[in-house]
Amino acid sequence: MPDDPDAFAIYPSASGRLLCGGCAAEDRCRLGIAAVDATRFDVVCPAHWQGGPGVAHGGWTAAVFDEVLNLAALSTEPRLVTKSLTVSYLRPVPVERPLLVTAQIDHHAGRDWTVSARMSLAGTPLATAHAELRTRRPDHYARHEAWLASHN
Ligand SMILES: CCCCC/C=C\C/C=C\C/C=C\C/C=C\CCCC(=O)SCCNC(=O)CCNC(=O)[C@H](O)C(C)(C)COP(=O)(O)OP(=O)(O)OC[C@H]1O[C@@H](n2cnc3c(N)ncnc32)[C@H](O)[C@@H]1OP(=O)(O)O
Repeated sequence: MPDDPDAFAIYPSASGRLLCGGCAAEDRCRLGIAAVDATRFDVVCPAHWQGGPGVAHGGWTAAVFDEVLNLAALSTEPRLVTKSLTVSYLRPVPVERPLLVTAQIDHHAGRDWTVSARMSLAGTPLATAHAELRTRRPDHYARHEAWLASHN
């Protein structure tokens, strides 16, 4: 554990990707997300995320939305957490098929952000999402660790 957990920052990986802690060592997004730009993402659901026959687990879809909704705001604000995430599952999402996810910032004031996204296959929407993001306080992770220590 670093001395100051809030010194945590994301740097591009060896191949220039912005990856979360769980994927940085492998230099690939294990959810199957490839950024086209800040608001467009080429996504393929890996077969091991299958929930039903040939279709994605809904948790995979929610995780993809969490990721892209944060990435959409990341170039403006690198210190975000997700406060709420709402997903509408419109149609089953097939695994191993090329999907397009688009994301946008709908509103930003102070520490509060609202963002939305859409996942589609060949132009047909499969799922949509809305999220509230919040800019972390400077001591967010230190505060968390102090709270956790008080519950040992
Ligand atoms: C798991 C973290 C992952 C982070 C990944 C980061 C980078 C990834 C890197 C690169 C990849 C590229 C793009 C990014 C892609 C994905 C990012 C994923 C984003 C996430 O998926 S991020 C994880 C899920 N999302 C959370 O994990 C938030 C948990 N939610 C809170 O953190 C607070 O809720 C908050 C900040 C929303 C509002 O908090 P606030 O302070 O603004 O508002 P308020 O004062 O009303 O607090 C309300 C009550 O929460 C207590 N509280 C607040 N902060 C605390 C803290 N730090 N420690 C202990 N308690 C805390 C207060 O004490 C009070 O409690 P009480 O009511 O009992 O007094």
